[in-house]
Amino acid sequence: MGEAPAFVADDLPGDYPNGFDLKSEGHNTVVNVGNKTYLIGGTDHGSKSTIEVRVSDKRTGGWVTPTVLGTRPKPSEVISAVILNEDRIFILKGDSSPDDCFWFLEIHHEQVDTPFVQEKRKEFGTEVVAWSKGVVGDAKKPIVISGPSGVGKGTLISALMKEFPSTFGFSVSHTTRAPRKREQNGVHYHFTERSVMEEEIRDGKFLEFAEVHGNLYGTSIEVVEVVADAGKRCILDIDVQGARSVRASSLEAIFIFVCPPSFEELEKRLRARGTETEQQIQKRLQNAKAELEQAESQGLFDHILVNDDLETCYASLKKLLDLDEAVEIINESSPPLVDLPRDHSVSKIDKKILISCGTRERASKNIFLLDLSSLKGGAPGRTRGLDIYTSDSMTNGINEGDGEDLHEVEVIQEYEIEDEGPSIMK
Ligand SMILES: Nc1nc2c(ncn2[C@@H]2O[C@H](COP(=O)(O)OP(=O)(O)O)[C@@H](O)[C@H]2O)c(=O)[nH]1
Ligand SMILES: Nc1ncnc2c1ncn2[C@@H]1O[C@H](COP(=O)(O)OP(=O)(O)O)[C@@H](O)[C@H]1O
Repeated sequence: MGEAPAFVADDLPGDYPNGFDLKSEGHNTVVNVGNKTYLIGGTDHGSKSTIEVRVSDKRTGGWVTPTVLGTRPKPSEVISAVILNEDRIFILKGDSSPDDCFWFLEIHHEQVDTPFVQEKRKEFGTEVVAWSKGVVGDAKKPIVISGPSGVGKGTLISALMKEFPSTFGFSVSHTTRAPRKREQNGVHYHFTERSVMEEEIRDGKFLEFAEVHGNLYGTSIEVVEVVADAGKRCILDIDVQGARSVRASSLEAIFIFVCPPSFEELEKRLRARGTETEQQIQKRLQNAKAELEQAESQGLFDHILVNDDLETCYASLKKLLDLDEAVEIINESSPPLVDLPRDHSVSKIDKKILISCGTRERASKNIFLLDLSSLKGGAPGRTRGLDIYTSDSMTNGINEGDGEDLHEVEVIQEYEIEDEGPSIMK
């Protein structure tokens, strides 16, 4: 499908500053997509802490407040919007911190929905939009570790985290089970009321969840994203049902199943740990049989590790993660960040966005080029894979060999200079 005609308009004529008969405090931007108009920004719903979204269908008129999912951006004095295709609007917030200036709003359109918006629209039966924060650079592939209770998953994960604290981060799951003696809330699990967790699942906040040994367990999207935001590789300790759900999700991960050397040894370890009642042990052993059978399902796990001797198993784990010879290297270099000023203008060509800083009258030499051609993920998590080139990096030849980008920058600059009024992007 071709690119949707798009415009960015900050100052349309009308009764209110947004150009419509719609009261909305604060700065907002209006975007037309097909038959719909989106008003993004402003706050008139009592909530001063997040950006509001309102939708109007030109065929029926009137404004509706859609169901808004995902992490929402904080309001900003300056908001620009660019339509990427008919299911996604790119939002730039001026005067925001470098990790908070790029956002994506996934919307519903007759022909195109992102899978998440489509699923939630069916579930809620209303207009649905979903936010995701744009992040420069990619995340490292998470590692999913499954295996029966008592096989040694926790022991192996602790060893990995201890030896490589800057490389790995643990995905702290939510659970409705009661904490064990030495377990801390927020460290081992987020211990949660069932009703609260069920509501959050309905709101689309979980990457996966499952009923395990009579309790509800789940991985929240935010928990995995926060580990990746810190530049770490996320480790998930989840059951086989959870692994299956993650496999079916858009999250690309490595899947490892840990097996006991024998069923008797598994029972011995579970009893020796001394954290469960006899009844709970019986339930876990019963479930272990099913998990061991399911582990052999075609295409579910990438690696199966037998945890007989702990040291040998740990060495094999490190080997398959390419860590066997490794001394932890702390990578201090991070991608360039943008301090997007209040005054800026935005243009789009194909999948590249050019941001020129300064006003039209007083353009500064500061230019950023954002390449959106390798986006990954999306609402309700992060949209990763933004590539950023600053005017410094372009003139210093950091992107040497990337002549195509530089050529396009020149074209966009001409376009920007010639253009007056609301920028019309094709
Ligand atoms: N699907 C899913 N399973 C989880 C999650 N967190 C933990 N589990 C699994 O739940 C099961 C029970 O975990 P836990 O109560 O800590 O007992 P343990 O495995 O015997 O230490 C294990 O198989 C875990 O891998 C989660 O977020 N999602
Ligand atoms: N290879 C091993 N040999 C003997 N005991 C082990 C081994 N690996 C783990 N254990 C012990 O087995 C028990 C269960 O391990 P744990 O890591 O809690 O399992 P899980 O997280 O899979 O439920 C713990 O007491 C742990 O010290």
